Amino acid sequence: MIVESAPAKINLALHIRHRRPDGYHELETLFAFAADGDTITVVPAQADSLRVTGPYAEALRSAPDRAGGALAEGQPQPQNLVEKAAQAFCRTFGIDRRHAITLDKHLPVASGIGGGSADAAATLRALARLHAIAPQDPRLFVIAEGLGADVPACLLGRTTLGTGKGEALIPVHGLAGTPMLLVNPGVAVSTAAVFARWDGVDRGGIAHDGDLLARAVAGRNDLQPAALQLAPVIAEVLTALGHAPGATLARMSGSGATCFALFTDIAARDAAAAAMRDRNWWVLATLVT
Ligand SMILES: C[C@](O)(CO)[C@H](O)COP(=O)(O)OP(=O)(O)OC[C@H]1O[C@@H](n2ccc(N)nc2=O)[C@H](O)[C@@H]1O
Ligand SMILES: Nc1ncnc2c1ncn2[C@@H]1O[C@H](COP(=O)(O)OP(=O)(O)OP(=O)(O)O)[C@@H](O)[C@H]1O
Repeated sequence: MIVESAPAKINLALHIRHRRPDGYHELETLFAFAADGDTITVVPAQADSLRVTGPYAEALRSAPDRAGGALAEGQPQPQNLVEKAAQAFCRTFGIDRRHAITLDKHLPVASGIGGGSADAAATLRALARLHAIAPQDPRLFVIAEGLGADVPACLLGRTTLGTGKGEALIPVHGLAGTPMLLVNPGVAVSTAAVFARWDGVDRGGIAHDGDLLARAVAGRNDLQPAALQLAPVIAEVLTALGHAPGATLARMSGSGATCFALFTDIAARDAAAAAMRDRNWWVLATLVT
């Protein structure tokens, strides 16, 4: 049995540069990862299967498809990214074996912290371990890129500067062990719908100089105004996190609606977490890895 963690992805900064002819957007982002998230378990089996457990299992079953389309009555359930990852892995490596996979779903669905991408990446890591494929095998990154823009970063699973559509990755140091709070107001936001509302203005790239915190603080999330149009409650989360004593940076992650704050110390983070839980928001008190 192989167990792999699928940690939440955070965009410390997310700068959108331009829309490409293929509909994707060129971006610059500082990816970081939390110490907590979903979990993938893989066991060799007679037949392929996927079991989803955990607090967000039901939300995942009724989620719209990844392109943002609503799930019509009677339409078959879109394939989970975990199954897509497993199929692509077996095809690429010529593996004619079956796997029973369990996804323990703790991250809210369509929330800007890359839950599906993290699950797909963890599936690839787990299958690579099971079938003795080196974790840095470039074919794993080719599969990851085909699954989604965030999947290569999640496969690497460490702090990076991402460019292109997010797949070109350069490791960055700093912020490991920093207390972090993730807060989601309970609204699912479609990534495609948020990108479609981006105003098209290139406000420049991410700062090259300074330590990681300074570079992140000097940055932005260019999708924040677009996400606020779809989910105005995000403004309340940002205000609450921004005013929390000890917060050094508060911002929305990815296409939202989850926002994060970094803290000077664990006590400050936990005090803020208690206040946010009182508002019935989803709250994860964690650390940057
Ligand atoms: C917003 C971020 O989470 C920031 O890390 C990512 O850019 C999104 O990554 P993701 O969810 O893995 O994205 P995908 O599943 O590949 O694409 C979902 C949709 O987001 C839009 N998309 C995504 C990435 C990108 N660089 N440009 C885009 O325009 C496209 O409309 C695409 O149809
Ligand atoms: N394992 C999975 N977990 C979550 N969503 C999945 C999964 N597999 C497929 N999906 C589909 O992907 C959509 C986006 O979900 P996800 O939670 O990855 O969004 P996100 O956190 O906004 O991602 P990102 O930050 O990469 O844009 C869901 O609506 C769902 O249809």
